[in-house]
Amino acid sequence: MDDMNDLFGTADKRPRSTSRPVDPLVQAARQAGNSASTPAARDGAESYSAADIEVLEGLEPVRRRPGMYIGGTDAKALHHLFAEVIDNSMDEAVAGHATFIEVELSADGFVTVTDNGRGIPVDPHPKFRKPALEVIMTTLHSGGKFDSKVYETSGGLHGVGVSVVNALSDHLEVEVARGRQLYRQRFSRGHPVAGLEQLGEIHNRRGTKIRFHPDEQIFGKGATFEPARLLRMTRSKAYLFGGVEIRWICDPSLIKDKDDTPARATFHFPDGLKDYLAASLNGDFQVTREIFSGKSDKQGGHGSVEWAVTWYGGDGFLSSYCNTIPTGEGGTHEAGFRNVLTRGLRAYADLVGNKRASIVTSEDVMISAAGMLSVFIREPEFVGQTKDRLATVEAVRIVENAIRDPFDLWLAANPQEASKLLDWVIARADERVRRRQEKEVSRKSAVRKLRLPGKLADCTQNAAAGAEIFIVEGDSAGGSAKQARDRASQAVLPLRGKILNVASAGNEKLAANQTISDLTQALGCGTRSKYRNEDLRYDRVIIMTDADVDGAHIASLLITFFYQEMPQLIRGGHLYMAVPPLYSIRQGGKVAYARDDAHKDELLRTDFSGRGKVEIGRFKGLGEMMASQLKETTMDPKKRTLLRVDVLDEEAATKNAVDALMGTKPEARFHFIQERAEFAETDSLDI
Ligand SMILES: Nc1ncnc2c1ncn2[C@@H]1O[C@H](COP(=O)(O)OP(=O)(O)OP(=O)(O)O)[C@@H](O)[C@H]1O
Repeated sequence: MDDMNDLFGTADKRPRSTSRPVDPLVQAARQAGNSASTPAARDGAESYSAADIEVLEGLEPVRRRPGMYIGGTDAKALHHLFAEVIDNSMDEAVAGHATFIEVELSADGFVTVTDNGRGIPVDPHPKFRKPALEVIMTTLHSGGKFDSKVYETSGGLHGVGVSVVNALSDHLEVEVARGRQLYRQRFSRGHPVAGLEQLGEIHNRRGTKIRFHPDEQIFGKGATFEPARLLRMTRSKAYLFGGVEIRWICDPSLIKDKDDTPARATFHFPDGLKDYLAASLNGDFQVTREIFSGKSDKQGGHGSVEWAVTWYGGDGFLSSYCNTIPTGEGGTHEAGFRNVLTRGLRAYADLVGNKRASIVTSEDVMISAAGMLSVFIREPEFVGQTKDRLATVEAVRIVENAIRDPFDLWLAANPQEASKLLDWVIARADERVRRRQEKEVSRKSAVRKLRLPGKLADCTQNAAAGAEIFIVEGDSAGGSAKQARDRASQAVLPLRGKILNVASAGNEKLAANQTISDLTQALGCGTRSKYRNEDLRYDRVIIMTDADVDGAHIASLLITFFYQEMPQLIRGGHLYMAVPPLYSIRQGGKVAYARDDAHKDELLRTDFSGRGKVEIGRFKGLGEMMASQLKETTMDPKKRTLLRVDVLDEEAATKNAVDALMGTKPEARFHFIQERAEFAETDSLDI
């Protein structure tokens, strides 16, 4: 009964004097001062009310949660303040309004960045009725870069950077020279110390000067800028944009004994990234005599790309930038770079008849590549305010299109150098394969103990190297494939009906699905975080489905399965699609196979244009083909065509493609496969 009292009694004891029903919210508020014996007090609800909900105004959120804006309060975050300020000056330079930037680190720990750009506007803001400068410095999300009217390609995007610096500085002073007048305003911890001052006429100066000192309350006592780190950041900006000269000044008292940071220096690099790369390799061994480099004409304009890459004896690295912002975690532009170099080398190998390059993956190309890449893109999308990773999907194609032809030309113009490079990269691929084989041998006995699905017709060889598994649609196709295969190296796994759509199935459904469990068991490599490449039992996993809409759908479901459950398998270059023919064409003793209508028409025009009756047969499915036909057209490594499935290393691009594959309309899925298959014929298939 006590319990019942607890539940209802308190309410009953409340005075019933009110004549009108009381709004429960109002009542709750009135009760807020009641004794701890109320039920609300016991579950803690009483102490949590509207009064606890804070709305942080102005720059307060930045001071309360600096990590959200600059990634923390450590040394990296501290130096990020400087990046925000110099990035604004670089944006002025790239937009063609500034040619000169000066960075000064003084003994008192202040950093000053001066440019000769247009100067931050100082006229009254039409809405806020304060000078624009003050609005910019004290309001989050205020800026001139939300569209591309004032700046075409800018590193600034969010209108947040310099106001964050202001919030986190105990002193910050801005001077603007504009329209022959000099203005100044001072701030402390995000608040104006005084209004905008007009200091009088000035004739020999224009632009913006920002001088600031990081707040020790935020960054801790004694937190200061490191001269060497600041110098590196400054110098790299000059490499990234040949149209700017940057002067560096550092108080000598800050330079430690062994530090070779100069007290003064001037940086101007019209040859940009190539110079940078050559300087950072410092005479290290390089595979080719020349660095492969180039840049598009209108540097700084939307879609312009600059790059420099060489292959050398050390560990590979790729330093990338978008609109002069360093993208330390890579992104879409890097994905385009890897793709275009890998494809270019493979295409060159085809051209010169080097068959060994077919095993080369982007990992083999990049593992010893030293590269620099800089792109300029209108309204780029980054992940987070510190902009470490570029997410603009379009950047993949921008980079590929800019570099494809120059790379082909570079290889073709230096055949000796190109073949040295090809041999070098193939040697990296061989090393990778050898490493894998060594692991393979050591786990051979473990493999024997594996439980394999009953439907699998396994190959006889144990080692994964050179082994293939064909995943086929239905038992009848499975039957033909078993007859057509090479038993030593080719395994066949027939799937019953359509595979589950993993993109929409829950984990439980996935675990219970027989087809999926057969597949996972046969491959042996595990899924998701349990995936182990060394346990993969085959080198090539080949999806072989009918050349029709249903087949395309099954293939797309399978690719989605691999993409979701074993993305590493795709990245490692193990997933392929077989290309079975749709038509047979006969004329007398001559037989040819066409993969689609266009191919059939082309063959009829070219190879079967002579006299004699032409018979055209259409295969209804793989199961209908004779084993010898299936072998000759689709399975025999010497005669077949395979499409390798590639993942663009960029998540967003891949997700889009998977969405296209898995869209609700079957026509859309089919369309995608057909379209890409055409393209991929000489290349690889991007999903
Ligand atoms: N040196 C400068 N010269 C001219 N205008 C400037 C300069 N620095 C800042 N501005 C102006 O102030 C605005 C706000 O700068 P802020 O650094 O806060 O954001 P942003 O650069 O627009 O974007 P992000 O938050 O991504 O850095 C800029 O958009 C620009 O219009």
